[in-house]
Amino acid sequence: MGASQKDFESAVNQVKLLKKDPGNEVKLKLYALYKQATEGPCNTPKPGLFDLINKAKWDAWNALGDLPKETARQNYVDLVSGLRSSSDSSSQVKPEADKKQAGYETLVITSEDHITKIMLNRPAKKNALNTQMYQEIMLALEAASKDDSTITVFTGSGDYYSSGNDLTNFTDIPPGGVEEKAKNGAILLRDFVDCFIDFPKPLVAVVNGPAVGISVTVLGLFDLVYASDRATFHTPFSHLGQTPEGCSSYTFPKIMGLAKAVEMLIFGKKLTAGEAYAQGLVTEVFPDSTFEKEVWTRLKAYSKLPRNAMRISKQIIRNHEKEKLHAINAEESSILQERWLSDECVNAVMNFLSQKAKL
Ligand SMILES: CCCCC/C=C/CC(=O)SCCNC(=O)CCNC(=O)[C@H](O)C(C)(C)COP(=O)(O)OP(=O)(O)OC[C@H]1O[C@@H](n2cnc3c(N)ncnc32)[C@H](O)[C@@H]1OP(=O)(O)O
Repeated sequence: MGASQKDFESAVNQVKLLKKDPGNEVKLKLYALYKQATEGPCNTPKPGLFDLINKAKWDAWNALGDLPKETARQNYVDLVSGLRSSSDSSSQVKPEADKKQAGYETLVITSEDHITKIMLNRPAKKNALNTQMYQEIMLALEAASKDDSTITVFTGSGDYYSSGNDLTNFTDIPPGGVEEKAKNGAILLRDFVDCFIDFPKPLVAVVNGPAVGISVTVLGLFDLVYASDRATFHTPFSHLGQTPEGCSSYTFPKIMGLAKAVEMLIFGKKLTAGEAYAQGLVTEVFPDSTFEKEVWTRLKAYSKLPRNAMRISKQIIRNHEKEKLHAINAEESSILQERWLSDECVNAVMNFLSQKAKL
């Protein structure tokens, strides 16, 4: 016997109580099954190209064709039941409460041994940077610049360092339309990268796994980059109809030479940790089995060095290029503002959102 109307209504209520966000793909499935179960086959007009969210919803509903209402109702109930069991075994990192700084949802920030550690904490989304995470990182950098730590460290929770910009950032269109969205995105990007350019203390990346897009490009603004041998470095900008950011159009050719920078930034060549080390983007590579232990032992020793000497040395090394970097950041952000409105970019993002096409 199929699910009753009461089972269906109860499942609808349970969705609102899920502890873990099931992700866009599942949310689309739930939406489609709900519509099919309550209204039958999709017979509304197809939304326009730029109405990304409604178009994705419409596609999901329409894909169910003539599926009977009763089957859709049963499939909805089964899907929710599966989600409830996996939601109960959610595995986000929850470090000891006494060391953790409160007030951040997408980051876990701890301060210990004169080190402020900023951990990207959306492991279920491979630590993709959503708008909230960009904003929280800016706040965290501002706080770390003033706290009593000597060095600041970025790392990722789970198997990825970060999968780069969260592609669903492109779907939340404000009343001013896609132009306003692109303008706001360019302002956010510029402010975000400015925080890295201006950060006054030694900045360290502990790259625990694959890194993509903007999480790779800003590495050119870090002072040390330690990588697990599991890490990879990928900037697939052309594949996404986009162009370099994070000052990489300047820092990468400077770090690795024009030929290698072009291979990464234009042709999207993915580097292994060993290759990134050979090209000067990475300071040192460690075997994954001993990565955490070796890196943190090293960083704890560095963090005991005199605070002011380290800060002033960083200024001497970096300050003469700051103005140039700010200008490059402004230019890259403004070029991206236009790119985000291009068919090439819109199609690449829609392709990811609708089919979850992988890099
Ligand atoms: C203010 C705006 C500034 C903008 C600055 C511009 C920056 C440019 C860039 O950063 S370009 C890089 C953009 N990133 C990508 O294109 C990566 C897209 N993701 C993938 O290709 C794959 O997810 C993967 C290769 C990173 C990992 O594949 P895998 O099979 O191991 O895992 P899943 O695909 O199942 O991922 C698990 C869930 O995480 C979601 N997810 C992963 N990355 C992103 C992302 N970048 N944006 C949005 N969502 C992402 C993925 O969709 C899965 O979600 P689900 O569980 O709900 O299905």
